[in-house]
Amino acid sequence: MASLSGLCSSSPSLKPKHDRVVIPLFHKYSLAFPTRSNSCSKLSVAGEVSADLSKTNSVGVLKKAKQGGLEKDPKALWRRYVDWLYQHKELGLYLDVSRIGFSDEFVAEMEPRFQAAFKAMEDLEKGAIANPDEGRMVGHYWLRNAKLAPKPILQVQIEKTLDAVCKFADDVISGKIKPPSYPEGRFTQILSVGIGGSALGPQFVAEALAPDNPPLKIRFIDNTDPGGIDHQVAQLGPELASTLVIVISKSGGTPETRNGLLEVQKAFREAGLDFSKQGVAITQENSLLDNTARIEGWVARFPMFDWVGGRTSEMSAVGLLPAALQGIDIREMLVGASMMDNATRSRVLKDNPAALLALCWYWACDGVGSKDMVILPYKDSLLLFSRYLQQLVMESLGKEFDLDGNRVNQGISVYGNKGSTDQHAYIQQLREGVHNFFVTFIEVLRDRPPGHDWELEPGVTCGDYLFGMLQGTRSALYANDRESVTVTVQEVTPRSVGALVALYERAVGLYASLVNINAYHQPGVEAGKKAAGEVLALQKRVLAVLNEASCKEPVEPLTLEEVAERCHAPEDIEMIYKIIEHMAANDRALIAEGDCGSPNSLKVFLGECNLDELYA
Ligand SMILES: O=P(O)(O)OC[C@H]1O[C@](O)(CO)[C@@H](O)[C@@H]1O
Repeated sequence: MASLSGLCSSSPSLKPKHDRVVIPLFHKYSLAFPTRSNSCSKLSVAGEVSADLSKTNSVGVLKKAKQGGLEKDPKALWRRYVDWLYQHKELGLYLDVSRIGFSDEFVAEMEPRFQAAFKAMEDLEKGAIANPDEGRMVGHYWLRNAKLAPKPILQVQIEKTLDAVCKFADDVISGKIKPPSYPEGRFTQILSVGIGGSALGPQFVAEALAPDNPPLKIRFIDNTDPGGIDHQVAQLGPELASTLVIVISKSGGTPETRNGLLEVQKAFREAGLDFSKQGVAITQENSLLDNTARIEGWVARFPMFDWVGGRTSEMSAVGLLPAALQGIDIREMLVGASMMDNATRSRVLKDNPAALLALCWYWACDGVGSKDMVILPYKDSLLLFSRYLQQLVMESLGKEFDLDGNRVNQGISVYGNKGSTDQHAYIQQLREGVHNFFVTFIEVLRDRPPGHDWELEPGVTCGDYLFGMLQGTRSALYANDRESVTVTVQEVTPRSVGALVALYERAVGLYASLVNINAYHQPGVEAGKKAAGEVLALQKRVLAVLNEASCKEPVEPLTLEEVAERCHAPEDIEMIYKIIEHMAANDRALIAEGDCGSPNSLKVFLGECNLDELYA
């Protein structure tokens, strides 16, 4: 028998009661990840879909025009730049689509589809059931202009919540609401517990807009990773006593968020603190989280509305409360979003920046997601914009079926960090390697607050370099037929950030109409959640089976096959192996003998038998 020891014998609680040689289960064991082969399947799916879509004129035009290549004549390109440049005067926002090669013919062909998309968007804003699967309205646009809400009660709810958020934030910042163990002090930290749409917006906005010395600093627990949670709690140290914990979950039942809450509550208990005096919930009324917070008497509860999806919730209490507590002007964020909403209601394609973006996406991705969207903000504070957009775009557009039930496997992949940092990482491939992307540059004109700039060499500032890097990369990519869009804002302010969020929310909604999918559900995510629940249920059965065998005298070590048989799950033997591997690596009183490279040679039992459990 090969010697395996280590993992299983390392913890005192794992001490085998039997005199055996225990060997490390996973010695020389390395996890092999499957190589990425989905590019092939994506190609075939794209092939199928474009074959299907090519029956319509727009895609035929798209294919024909693409064969002609991109405009390279500088004068013609300048004309194209000027002709297509979109400007929102009040917001100081520009959108340049000249480096996407769509033709006038293609635009004309797309026009009827855009008119249909504008109509669908109008219906949605008027309160149509825009998410048919879930029978819900989709009302994130009402959050920044409550008067648009289709029922007066909704308007009242929106305004009441906004006032409550502002008042609560003022009271916390001023010290009127204070942590119980610091009666003279005030809250200094926020610990935000939430995942997906209940984290990404607040994370993006904190990074983009929080002042250097915010009234409350923010940290996030956005996973069920014990190491990550421990790290956040450890970093808070004694300031846990002055930490406001905001638990955010629309459904109020997301396992990762629940686990984060339980872990934080344990840390509070261990520190002798009363969690309820420092906890705040943002969730739907009567959810599990809402009921827990009400029964335990948490400091405050704020509603999430049924008609706001997680990934479009930044302008609800989800995004606004953490932002306000950091001293960010949330009413300005709402103004920026509302101004952008007005602009993106235009039915004239050239005057509607969201429609222009959707047009570019359609062109660049052949209407089937054949290219990835690389988001490159040239501004450190916008680093998390790509991560935020990743959920907004991919959870909205990544769908198996269209609204007519045809299998389409739609979506656009999104990634990116920031320039010019990424220039020293993967831009090499973008310039010369596989041509499977288009870029969105986000340009911020103002480098520093007025009066702070200086020339680090004659006539040139640090910000000029950043500008030069952006322009240089854009030109170099274009010269090699790599298309790009550029969004320009004057500064990163609450107003411009609100506008960017609104711009992309609308672009995603319009694009979804163009490709005929429901942007407002996420059925694929449910499959993973269900499967995770099944794994944990199987783990409990494995433990029960091992416990029974380990309570025998003498103890009965079991092969993986025997464990699987006794769990009545022979088809799950690989998962049982993975469960045992994970438990063995985590001091779970599990003893294994055999050769880790030959799973069939393994024999497993528990180091301690639990009679109570056996007879329960
Ligand atoms: O806010 P909740 O209900 O905890 O959900 C978190 C996230 O989980 C998802 O439902 C996907 O799993 C997202 O759409 C959502 O933003």
